[in-house]
Amino acid sequence: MTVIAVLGAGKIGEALLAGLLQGGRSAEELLFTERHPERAAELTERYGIAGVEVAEAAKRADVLVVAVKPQDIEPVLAELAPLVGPGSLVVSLCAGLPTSLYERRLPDGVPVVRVMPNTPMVVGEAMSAVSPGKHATPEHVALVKEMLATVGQVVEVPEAQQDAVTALSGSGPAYFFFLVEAMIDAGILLGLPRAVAEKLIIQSAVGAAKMLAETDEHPVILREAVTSPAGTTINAIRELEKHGVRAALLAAIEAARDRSVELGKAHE
Ligand SMILES: NC(=O)C1=CN([C@@H]2O[C@H](COP(=O)(O)OP(=O)(O)OC[C@H]3O[C@@H](n4cnc5c(N)ncnc54)[C@H](O)[C@@H]3O)[C@@H](O)[C@H]2O)C=CC1
Ligand SMILES: O=C(O)[C@@H]1CCC=N1
Repeated sequence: MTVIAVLGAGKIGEALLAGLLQGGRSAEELLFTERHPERAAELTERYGIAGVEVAEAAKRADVLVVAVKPQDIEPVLAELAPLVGPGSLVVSLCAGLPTSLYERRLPDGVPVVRVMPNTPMVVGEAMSAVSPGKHATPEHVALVKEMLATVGQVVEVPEAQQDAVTALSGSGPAYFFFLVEAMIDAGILLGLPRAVAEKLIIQSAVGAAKMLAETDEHPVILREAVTSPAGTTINAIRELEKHGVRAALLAAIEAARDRSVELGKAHE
């Protein structure tokens, strides 16, 4: 039995715990720490998972998953430092924070694996990218991949690519939600009832995502199949191009990458 403790059970910490439960792990194999007692009580009631102090998490868990905001990392590392050693395994889900930060703050030899997951973890559809730090062995990486595979898909990337990954798949669900929200608004503009607009757009998003995942076709081919000569879709595409939506996405994702780099630099 591999015991996993999530340090900081906010949005992504909860998504991981919920996903691991849904993926078949029992509540006894999971622990969390949380600085807000009412949040801890809420999670224990919802999932039956014990909220513990960091010292107990470090003693009982095989894997310590750090899921606090990057801005809150320093006190967590200070608390962890006297509790961990080369036999521990620390997994960071924090945007921007390099494994070298953990390696500097924790005792020599503590293995660290950096992961960028995303919230679809909660429904077993996460996209996670893992990168080992300098003390992490292939066995550590395999253990982390196995853990994440129960909540979605996993790739391994060089750590230098993690800021780009964060901007693409870490933040990616937010871009799709934003798009869906805007498309539902368009339905309202055209006079549809909100509930109808929501159903039309959400099912269109699910269907399009399934086609992308399952047909092996390039997105351009799939889009062309919807875009009839002198039809409706091409009129919409012309407006999207006129308003620079493609350039906006490139600039937006570049800005997210830059912010990830900046979050890491704050702890140099
Ligand atoms: N929300 C998302 O979609 C994703 C978030 N991440 C990363 O996950 C981390 C957490 O993000 P969110 O879950 O969105 O933030 P959040 O603010 O919802 O969760 C952080 C939690 O940590 C707790 N916390 C803070 N300091 C603590 C301490 N010393 N001991 C115990 N608990 C403590 C807070 O009370 C809070 O519940 C961030 O580093 C973020 O970059 C990564 C991928 C996706
Ligand atoms: O917005 C953020 O900073 C976090 C990291 C990736 C997704 N959410």
